[in-house]
This record gives sequence, C-alpha cells and structure tokens, in this order.
Amino acid sequence: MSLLTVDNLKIYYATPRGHVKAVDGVSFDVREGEVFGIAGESGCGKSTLVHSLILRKPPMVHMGGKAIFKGMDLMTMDERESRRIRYTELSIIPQYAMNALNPTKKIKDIVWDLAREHGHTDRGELEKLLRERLAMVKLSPKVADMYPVELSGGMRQRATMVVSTLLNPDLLIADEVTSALDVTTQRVVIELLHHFMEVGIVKSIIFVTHDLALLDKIADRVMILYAGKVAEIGPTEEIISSPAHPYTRLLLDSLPKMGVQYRRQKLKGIPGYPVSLLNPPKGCRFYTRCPNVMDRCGELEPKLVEVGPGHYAACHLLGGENQ
Ligand SMILES: Nc1ncnc2c1ncn2[C@@H]1O[C@H](COP(=O)(O)OP(=O)(O)OP(=O)(O)O)[C@@H](O)[C@H]1O
Repeated sequence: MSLLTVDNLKIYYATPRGHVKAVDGVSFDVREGEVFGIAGESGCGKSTLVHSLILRKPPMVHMGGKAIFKGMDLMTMDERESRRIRYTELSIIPQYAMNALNPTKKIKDIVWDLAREHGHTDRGELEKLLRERLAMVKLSPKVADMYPVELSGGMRQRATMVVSTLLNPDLLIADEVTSALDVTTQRVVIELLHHFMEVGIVKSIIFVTHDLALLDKIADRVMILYAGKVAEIGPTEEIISSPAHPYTRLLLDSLPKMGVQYRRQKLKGIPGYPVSLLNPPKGCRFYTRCPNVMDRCGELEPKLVEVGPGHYAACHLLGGENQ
C-alpha cells in the first residue's frame, strides 16, 4: 500500500532571472514498510523535493502536481493541518541535523515544546519516553538535561533523530543525514534507521543521498534524479546490477571499488557539468553529457519506459514510446 503518491510534481524557485526548475514533473510512490532512496548529484533537486513535502516558503513555489499522503494533498493542505501532521505523521531529519536543534533549550524542553503543540499533557510520561529513545540511540539519559552545544556532532545527530521520531511519524524523511559522518558513524545511523522501522516507530523512510553505494545498503527501491527529473526508478538490486540509464551507469562507475587501491582504479567521473535549471535544454536534460547521445535526444524529452518489473528509465536508447 502506498503511503505517499507524488504525481507530476513541479517545484520551482522564483528568482530575478526567472524560475529555477528544481523539481520538474517528478512522480513516484512510497510504500508502507519500505525504505525509498533518492539519489543524484548535488543540485539535482533532492532536497527541494523532500522539503517541499514539509514546508514551502518563498522563493520556493509549487507550480503543479500532487503529493498525496494518507489521502491528503500536501501541496494544498493549510498551515494548521500541515503543522498537525508534522512530527506525528510526517517528519524530517534535516540535512544539517547536527545544527538543527534550538541551541538555547535543553533537549527535554525542545521535545516538551513540540509534544505540547501536539496535545501531550503528561510531561513525566514524555520524559520517560525521551529517556527510552535516547537509550535506543545509545545516548545517556543525562542528554535530556543538556543543551545541544554540550553534545558532540555525532551525539547531536542522534539527538535530532530522537526528536524527529519521538511522536512515531508514519513517514520519516532522512535528508543527507550521513554525509558529514565518518564511515563507522554512518553505519550506526543506518542501523538505527532500520531499527526505528523494525520496532514500528516509523512505517517508511525516504532516504536522500548523493551516495548510491549507501542506498545499496539501506533502500528497497531507488529513484535517480537528474536535473529535476526522474532518470531511473526501481528496485535497488535491479538498479545496481542492471542500470538502464546512461547517467545511472556513470554514477555507478564513479563509485570507488572495495579492495582496490585508489591509484589502481580508473574512476570515471561524469564528464561535463549539470545543465542550468533556469534554462534547461529541450529534449533529455542529460544529452549534453551523455556518452550515448543520439539526434533525437536534443529534441524530444524521453518518457519513462518499463525495463523490468517495477523498473523504469527515461532514455531514448530504450525505445518504447520514445521511438
Ligand atoms: N533558494 C533558492 N533559490 C534559487 N535556486 C535554488 C534555491 N535553493 C536551491 N536552488 C537551486 O535548485 C536546484 C536544486 O537544489 P537542491 O538543493 O534541491 O539540490 P540537491 O540535489 O539537494 O543538492 P545538494 O545535495 O547539494 O543539496 C539547484 O540548481 C539549486 O541551485
């Protein structure tokens, strides 16, 4: 069953030079019980996409499309309703989670403020829950009485994870939560996210990262974004073992291989630069960098074609409707 269905979503930024088309007709769904990964290079629209589901503030503008979450359209929901579901049904661990907590308040006061806003009245119960959850992420109960500045970066990260999930949201969005961490801490964070799902604290997770190798470890399905559009989407194993889009293949080739020294690896960077989202080119947005470019690529926008069960890619090489 789908928890979230995003249909042809367009989220732009209004700038003096025109609209930056950061998310430009993106569709996908997130099912109950799955980790859904979103990957792509810096600037492809990952953060814009997930933040637009939570809160849209200028210069971000919703230009079209829907995001149906548990029967409600997040795009047209009023502010009161969106505040009501925040933390209790839909929650985000932001990209800069280490600095996301209010520095002037103790952790226990931060959680009390947000729990009270959602109708909680028993502070003792809430603090008991906080201590249990702190223990779950291997933090001492004393952390409840500390200010965020008294915690190390890694501890603050875990405290933010506790705050974001304390009220058991159905869908948790983790936006680049591991990018500032060393490999060991990354593993701990990923294990914790899995644990949150296993014990039913959250039902589903959207995990955003520029690192496809990480998604191999955590995600059931993956969506690859390129310049505000879906390049490929499907089961993680399929995408990693049989990538159908030239961009996905290049992303995979750019990952370092285990057990081979850097100087012996031929790491292929992706040639060229991402296109401007102010004036994206006609046709496929990847054609300026694509090793398999054909004439029609600069003319016609490729549609998503099914290349395997539940596995779709948008590339003229794949034929189908695009021929
Ligand atoms: N406030 C803004 N005003 C104008 N353009 C913006 C704004 N914020 C982001 N953009 C542009 O929107 C596009 C998508 O940015 P976004 O941050 O969503 O990408 P991303 O894939 O999450 O990248 P990163 O991993 O670096 O955060 C980029 O071209 C970016 O320059």
